[in-house]
Amino acid sequence: MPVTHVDGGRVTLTHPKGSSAELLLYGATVISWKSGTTTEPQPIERLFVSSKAALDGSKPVRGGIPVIFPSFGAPTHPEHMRLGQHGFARSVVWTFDSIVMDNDAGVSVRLTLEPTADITAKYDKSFHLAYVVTLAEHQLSTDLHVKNTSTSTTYPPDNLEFQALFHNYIRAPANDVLVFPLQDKKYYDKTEVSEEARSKPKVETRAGVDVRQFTDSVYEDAGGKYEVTWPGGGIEIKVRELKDVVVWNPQEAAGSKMGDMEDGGWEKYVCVEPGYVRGFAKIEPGKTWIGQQIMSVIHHERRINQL
Ligand SMILES: O=P(O)(O)OC[C@H]1O[C@@H](O)[C@H](O)[C@@H](O)[C@@H]1O
Repeated sequence: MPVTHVDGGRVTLTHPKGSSAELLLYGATVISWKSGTTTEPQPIERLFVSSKAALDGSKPVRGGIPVIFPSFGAPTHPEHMRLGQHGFARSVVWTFDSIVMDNDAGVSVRLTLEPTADITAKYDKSFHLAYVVTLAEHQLSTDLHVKNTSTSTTYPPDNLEFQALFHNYIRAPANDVLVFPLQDKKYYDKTEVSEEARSKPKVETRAGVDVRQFTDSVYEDAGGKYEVTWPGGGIEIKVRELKDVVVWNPQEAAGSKMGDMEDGGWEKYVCVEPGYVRGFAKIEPGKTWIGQQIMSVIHHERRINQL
């Protein structure tokens, strides 16, 4: 069975060519993606999940691919003020909807989320989310469909204004990682201590961005195609409608203070998180927005001049 929906709230995708993925209904969080490459076909884990992560639905998963909606970081939009850090989508149970595709091209499932009483108590907008996760031989795609289900005909329209992001914890030797191509992009440095410094844009000077120091950078209008490389491997990420990208690694400075981070965990991953997080995406009643990422295993280490 290429798609297995386990009663314990887990969905497993298995591709005929050997790759696999596993997700929790809790937070629609992908917690495993195993894939080989054309030259090394043995599937290996591509995502990092802390050994101290809670996988029982008691708190967001420290690792994998949490889905961030409708706000990123501490809320800033007036409609999001009762929400916690990174919104609610990563910490509620989604519904298994359907198997979208099940063949050699891809194995794909769809989860959905609609307002519940708990959500509405903190966030009273009308919405419908669908999350489609598709596994191919060397690829994992995630698509978030956000629909504004408001039937209001008032003017001004009852728009849905939100942020969305895929919080990818990419398994990698963090101290050897470089992220391309972010040179000359504007970014906001969340490691700065003052609000004034955090809200003042910087310009990236590095050809390849490393995370050897505590890094928490929000690149605005970042280009939509990224490579995360390290000696011997890498992941390419292509996106649609996700104009920004966050590069985050806490290193020991911040990582050792996280209760659910395993000791030294920050050396095993880099978060490269495509999202719409500077400003707000806006959709009118009845309309749908789709944010997508396609992550592919790079067969050989590549560098910016080969992009
Ligand atoms: O601890 P959380 O809520 O999962 O967030 C982890 C990190 O997520 C990143 O996306 C943010 O830019 C960081 O500021 C934050 O620390």
